Amino acid sequence: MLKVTDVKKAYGKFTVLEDINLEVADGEFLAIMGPSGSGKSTLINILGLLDQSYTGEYLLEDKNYQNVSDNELSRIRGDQLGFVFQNFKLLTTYNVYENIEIPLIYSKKAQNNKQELIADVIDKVGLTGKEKNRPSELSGGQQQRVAIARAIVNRPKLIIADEPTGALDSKTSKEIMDIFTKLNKAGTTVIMVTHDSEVAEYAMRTVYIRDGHLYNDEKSVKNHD
Ligand SMILES: Nc1ncnc2c1ncn2[C@@H]1O[C@H](COP(=O)(O)OP(=O)(O)OP(=O)(O)O)[C@@H](O)[C@H]1O
Repeated sequence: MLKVTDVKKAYGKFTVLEDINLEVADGEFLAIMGPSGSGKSTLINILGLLDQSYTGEYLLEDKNYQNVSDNELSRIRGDQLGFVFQNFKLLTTYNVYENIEIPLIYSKKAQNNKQELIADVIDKVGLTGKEKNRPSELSGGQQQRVAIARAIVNRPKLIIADEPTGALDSKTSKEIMDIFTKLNKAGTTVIMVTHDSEVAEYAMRTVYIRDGHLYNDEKSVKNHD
């Protein structure tokens, strides 16, 4: 799915990421853990084609997008990637159906069965009957379900989730992780940032970021200290 080779990212003299090497296979479920400020969001912004200003190489499905125009990048993000955030990022004046519809409006993929696609993802996340509700009328867990439905409606190959359970209680977190697990079992690659080791257990593999460096297991982080 993707390959990162010797990636380095700096803000002026401040190096945020260094010597980052990471390969994620199709169908993997990867968790990225690390303390606050260690560079996790910076890394997934690169993986999600939201940040092109780094050195080294990042290939998504064998393609390098570093010199691609912003318009083209938005199209690729919309068609190939699904994003889920800690604070849901739903449009408050839109109802559930309309929030989920947004990626389809911007997509160039043929959409003659839009209503069907939306009904299908609403069913997948367990929100049938809530189509007309606004986000403010939903619980945090239900809002995250809407965000997941929005992320998957274009059938992305890769879902990038930044602390998807960070704002949720442990029971609701479990329900949300069950949805990610199902999506992953159905073939979607998932990369998730989390602070919570219980949440990371849903992933097949966990990598750790500490001070801008990536480690494959906790032991090597400790040895580095
Ligand atoms: N635009 C920026 N300019 C300068 N420094 C930045 C910028 N964005 C992030 N940083 C710095 O880069 C480092 C890594 O930030 P990042 O957001 O990737 O961390 P994180 O691991 O995702 O943290 P958290 O878990 O708190 O979200 C931090 O020290 C942060 O202050």
